[in-house]
Amino acid sequence: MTPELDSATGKHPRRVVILGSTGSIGTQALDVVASARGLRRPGEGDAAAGHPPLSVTALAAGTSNLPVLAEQAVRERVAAVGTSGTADHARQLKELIAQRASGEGLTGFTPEIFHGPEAATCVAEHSDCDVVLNGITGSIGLAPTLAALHAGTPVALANKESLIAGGPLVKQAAAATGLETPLIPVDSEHSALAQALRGGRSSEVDRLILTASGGPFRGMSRDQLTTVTPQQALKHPTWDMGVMVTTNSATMVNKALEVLEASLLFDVALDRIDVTVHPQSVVHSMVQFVDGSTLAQVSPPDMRLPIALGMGWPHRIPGAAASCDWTQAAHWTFEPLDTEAFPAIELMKHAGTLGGTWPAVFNAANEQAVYAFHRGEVNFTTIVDIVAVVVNEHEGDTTPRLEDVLGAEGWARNRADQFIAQRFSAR
Ligand SMILES: NC(=O)C1=CN([C@@H]2O[C@H](COP(=O)(O)OP(=O)(O)OC[C@H]3O[C@@H](n4cnc5c(N)ncnc54)[C@H](OP(=O)(O)O)[C@@H]3O)[C@@H](O)[C@H]2O)C=CC1
Ligand SMILES: CC(=O)[C@@H](O)[C@H](O)COP(=O)(O)O
Ligand SMILES: [Mn+2]
Repeated sequence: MTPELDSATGKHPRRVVILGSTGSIGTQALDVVASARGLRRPGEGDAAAGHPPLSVTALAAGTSNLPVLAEQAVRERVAAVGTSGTADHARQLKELIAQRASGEGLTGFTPEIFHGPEAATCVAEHSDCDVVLNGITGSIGLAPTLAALHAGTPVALANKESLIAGGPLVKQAAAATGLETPLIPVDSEHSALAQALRGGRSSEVDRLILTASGGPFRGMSRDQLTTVTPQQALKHPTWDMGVMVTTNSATMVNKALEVLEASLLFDVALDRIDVTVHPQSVVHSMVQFVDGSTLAQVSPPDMRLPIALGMGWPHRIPGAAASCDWTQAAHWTFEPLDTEAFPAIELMKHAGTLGGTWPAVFNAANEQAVYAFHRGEVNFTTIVDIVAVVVNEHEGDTTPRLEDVLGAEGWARNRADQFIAQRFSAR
């Protein structure tokens, strides 16, 4: 179906599908869409700025926030909505949408509703859209990423786990689209790198430098880390994000995933990617070039900027986020990472060098360990210990098909769960 021309700009709106719409990335994406709408004045605004307006055609989420999902669906008048839940969840969602629509005096609004574990994949595959924003947490996001790419749709990728679990498969599917930019990074560091690399600078790259905030436990020794609590782990110093990515920031697993994500997205070998700790989270990452020059992307920590660029790529959306205030004094610091207290990045470089199913196993073991930490079953440092055991025991496959990746993940989750159960019963 061809989208209607936007009355303000005379252009076709960029049709966006948002997966994980009720989460931190998803709700901020919807904020960006709403404020881009508010920015436009008839006959100017978006058109004058040279970017198309955004419209949301479909949404998908889990089951934890069905009233929010229903409210989003009605507000955006989407054609389809997915929930990963049961037929019962789908009935609840339908009812909530009907109530909301009738409250707004909207008649005959009945978006298609998908449900079940494949719902987000169906939404990604079947929606008429120009870009799929994947803001699902965890490697469960892999299938929807592949589905969008197989349908020839570019993916604005926040779900870094898609690339970690299915690296070569995602890259193959991306290449097969024939699109110039089939994968648009939304992760702040990778968006920064993509911005610094715009204009065909790839051949001049010497190293990529990812910044890490250091998380809430920056400066602590491994000994001190053994007693930190889940509540402390969720107090990120600079970003307000979902539970998994916030915990991963605290262990540095987030940065470990991001190092491999950068290697895959930009075709730079793992040994040419460095991490520097930058507690202010204003410099989002840097590219060092062969002549000694370094380009950084700098902005206050606000995910709406990379989300907006992801949805609008290659166009910037005016007013997506605030810029730095250069009239105020500021200082930015950089310090080396304490690899003894935070061994996750070295471990990922090992798993990433092995390639194949090893990174998927790393991520799956980590997901199980993070859930166990939040249930109070293992302590903080055990999270990365579990990942190390599982990665080291893995007898992997270097050229996996999707079913091999899923099989390896299943094995890793079971092995991590066994380890967790042993640790828990030994206490
Ligand atoms: N938050 C951030 O600032 C950043 C996040 N990222 C990455 O973005 C991704 C999302 O993170 P974040 O937004 O923080 O996570 P949240 O936990 O806040 O949100 C996760 C979203 O995924 C939905 N979801 C869960 N399971 C399914 C499923 N099976 N099918 C469809 N949707 C599902 C949730 O729905 P429900 O509400 O129903 O549970 C929710 O909408 C992660 O990969 C993260 O690493 C990267 C950089 C920054
Ligand atoms: C905002 C974002 O991109 C997160 O992935 C962020 O990087 C987390 O901060 P850390 O640098 O603490 O991991
Ligand atoms: Mn990041």
